[in-house]
This record gives sequence, structure tokens and C-alpha cells, in this order.
Amino acid sequence: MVREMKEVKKPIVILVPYPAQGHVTPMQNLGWAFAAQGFHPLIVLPRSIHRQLHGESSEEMRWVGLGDGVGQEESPDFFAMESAMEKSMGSELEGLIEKVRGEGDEVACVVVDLLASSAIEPAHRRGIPTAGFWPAMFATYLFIASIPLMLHRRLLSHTGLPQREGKFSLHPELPVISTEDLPWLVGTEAARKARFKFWKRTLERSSALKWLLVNSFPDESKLELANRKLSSEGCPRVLPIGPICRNGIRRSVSFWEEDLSCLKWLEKQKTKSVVYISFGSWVSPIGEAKVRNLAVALEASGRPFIWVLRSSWREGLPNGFLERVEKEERGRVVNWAPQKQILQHNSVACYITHCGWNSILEALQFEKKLVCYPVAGDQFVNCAFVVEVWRVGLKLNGVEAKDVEEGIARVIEDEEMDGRLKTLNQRIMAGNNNTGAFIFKTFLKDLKRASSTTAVTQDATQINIPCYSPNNKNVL
Ligand SMILES: O=c1ccn([C@@H]2O[C@H](COP(=O)(O)OP(=O)(O)O[C@H]3O[C@H](CO)[C@@H](O)[C@H](O)[C@H]3O)[C@@H](O)[C@H]2O)c(=O)[nH]1
Repeated sequence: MVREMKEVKKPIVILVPYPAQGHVTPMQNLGWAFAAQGFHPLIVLPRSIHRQLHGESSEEMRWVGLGDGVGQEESPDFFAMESAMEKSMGSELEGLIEKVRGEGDEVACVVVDLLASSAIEPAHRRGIPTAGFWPAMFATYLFIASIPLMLHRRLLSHTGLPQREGKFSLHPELPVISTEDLPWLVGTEAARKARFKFWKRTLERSSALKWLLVNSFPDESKLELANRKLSSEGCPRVLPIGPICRNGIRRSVSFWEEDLSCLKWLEKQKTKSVVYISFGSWVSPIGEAKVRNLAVALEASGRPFIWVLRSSWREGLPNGFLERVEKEERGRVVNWAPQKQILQHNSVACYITHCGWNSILEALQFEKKLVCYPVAGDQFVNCAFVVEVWRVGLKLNGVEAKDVEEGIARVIEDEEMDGRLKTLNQRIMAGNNNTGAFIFKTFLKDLKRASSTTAVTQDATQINIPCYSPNNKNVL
């Protein structure tokens, strides 16, 4: 008699990124890391965002749109999207989990970007092991996680506004930043207060998590000691599994179509001659005057360039700029670029960046020096690491044409910076030093155990962090 073999299906991991490119890209990379370990990643996005994506679901990685109540014509800002997700995520995610189970599949884990924290509770309600994901730098998480401490020390008002002006550091291993550079201080006073409230709620919710996977390298700095001192019961274990961009170049799903024509142009340029400029996907336009200055500086520098400049940012360009650039073959101005391929190219000399964390990791991966112009959120802390801790770039103090021109020249000519960049690249990206991948595998072992027991293994590479609780009065 032939016994019928039961089909063994791969366990499914549901990944919930915040719906912005700088969050979707690292979540996608995390999805590939799960796929390599025998899981089926399924990435969910609000439907209004899902329908805009360029790229496709594949057998290996599926993308699903969940109802969000946002109309075809609307383009919600941060707060509108947050509110849409708060309203719909719970029931939509639970519905998806039930559907997957109804098809006979097992959901092994839900991974929730902390900026999409409304997904934590529904996943727990369905009894699924749930991990948090921090797509950015660990140090920036520490600034968020230290909110209770900053409140306790009266560094902040209860609405999150700094009570003193000036520079400060949370710990000797963290760079000094200005109180104005705290990650929630973006936009108007009302927006700052609303973001602060958002982060407090995020911290409250994340204290229910067992793990927090962080897209940072384990030895980003010696912060571990600081964290041990700050640890408290009931907080997620921080697992620095990054950088997860290092698994080669895969065509990633993106919010805009890449303009590949600039790669052909790049081929014709001299080694280490091109300046690449991009301000990522999520910052508001920097203003017409600054765009104009950047354009003047680029023309005056005489260097070839690729500039990612969406049409909504082009208002400030000097008369005839785009035509001159094209006619003289001086460079390319594109809506959206194949950034990793550009940074990988040996014609590129340096990268003028807003200091989004993914962009920094990609620059470190391909050894490109940085000219930093942070604009909002975590970018000031990221910039401080680039400039003061790793010393692989410099910060522009302004975007007057002279500042930019000098900044580019100084970075390109600084050979010591090249040496430091090489060493840093070896330390965090080299294949034989893949601590992040090792920690990820440790997490998977814990995940297996979590199905049968609630205990989480203690491990030398785990980092304890402070978590939000009104009673947590640990001080630095
Ligand atoms: O023309 C472009 C421009 C960007 N990218 C990619 O888009 C991503 C951009 O990510 P990031 O550099 O992190 O910038 P944002 O999209 O602005 O990211 C948001 O999310 C990050 C992670 O939380 C934060 O560090 C940033 O401050 C925040 O603005 C990177 O992978 C780039 O390779 C392209 O592929 N083509």
C-alpha cells in the first residue's frame, strides 16, 4: 500500500514594516534572511501603499495589501498613515493570520517594525511569537528608550520639549548631540508633541515584546555596558542582527521606478570622480533656496554628479540648469536611482546624504565617503557617528554653494578617511566577521523554543535595554 505523504509546508513569517521606503527596504532584507533559513516571508503593507509598489511578489517572498480605508487619490502624511494603521491594522492582521492558518499553514512569527506598533497586540492575541524590528541604528533607539530617564531628569517637559538648550550626551559612548536634535523634534510644536506621544506609546507597546531585532552591527560602539546598567525586567532583548543589507544586491521592491539610464552614464566616468546626492525617501523638500545652492555648488565644483531630485523638489533649480547638465553631459538628475548599484560603482567618489540609516549602511558597505546634511529625526545622531565616531565623512554646516563645494573637495581629498572607511568596512561587512548573522540564528533557535516554552535563552550577545514604564527610574 502506498502511504500518502503529507506535504510539509514551510513556516510563514509575517513581516509588518512601517510603509516608507527606508523601512520597507531593511524589512525586505530581513525577509531574505528568513527565507535563507527555510521560512516563507510574507510582507504586509497598507493597501494604498501596496498598490504603488514597483516589483512583484514571488514564490520566495510574498507581498500583501491590507485594507487601510485610504482612498485612491489620497496621499497620507505620517500622522494620517499612523491613524489609518491604528484603525485598521488589528482586525486586518488577525484576519490574515486566520486565513493563513485556514490554508493549513503555520505562522511561526510576526515581526513588527516599532513604527507600526499597532500590529503587536493583534499578533499576541493570536498567540504568535512576536519580535520587534528597529530598522535604524541602535544608538537612536537608545535615545527613544531613554525617554523615561530624560523625563525623570527633567531634561524634557512631559510633552517632550527640551527644557534646556545646548549639547548633551546620554552616555560617554554616545556622541554629543544638541537637545534640538532629539529624534521626535520634527516640524511644528504640535507635530513635535504628537511625535513624542507616538514614541511613548510605541515604547509602552514594545515592552510586551520578547525580542527586538536591530539593524545595527553588534560592536557599533561599546553601548552594551551602558545597557546592562540600564536593564530592567520585562523588556525586549535587543539582538543586533545587522547590517542586513550585506547580502549582495537584489532588486528590491520600491515605491518609485528606478531610472537605470544613469548607470550607462556612470560607466563613462573616471574612477572616483562622481558625486552622488540623495536625500532618501522620507524627508520633506529642503526648500527652494537650498536646492538652488546645491545646484550652483555642483556646477561650480566642475565634478560629474548624479542627483536624486524628485519633481516636487525641482522648483528652486537655477534657470537652464537641467538643460545645461544634459547638454554638457555633466551629470544626471533623476527621480529615483538604483542607489546600491551606484554606490557600488568605482566611478563614485563620495555621497552627499541626508544620513538615513540605510543610506549610511550602503555607503559603508561600498566604501563611499560621506558629506552629511541631516534633515530630520534620527539623521542627526547617525551623522554624529559618521563624523565624530567613525570619522568617515564630514557634516555640512550649511548649504551655501561655498560650503558644499569645499565639503566635497575636503572629503574627496582626505586619504586618511579612505583608510578608516576600509577598516570599518572590514569590521562590519566582511563575510568572515558575520556576527549579526550568528545572532540572527540564535534568535531563530529562541523562536523555536518559544513555541514550547516562554523562556528566552540568555546569550552573551544579547543586550538589555531600558524600557518604557512609569516606574522605571534607572538613571545613567
Ligand atoms: O534614489 C534612491 C534613493 C534611495 N534609495 C534607497 O532607499 C533607501 C532609503 O533609506 P534611508 O537612507 O534610510 O532614507 P529614508 O528613506 O529617508 O529613511 C527613513 O527611515 C530610515 C530608517 O528608519 C531613517 O534612518 C531615516 O532617517 C528616515 O528618513 C535606501 O535603501 C536607498 O538605497 C534608492 O533605491 N534610490
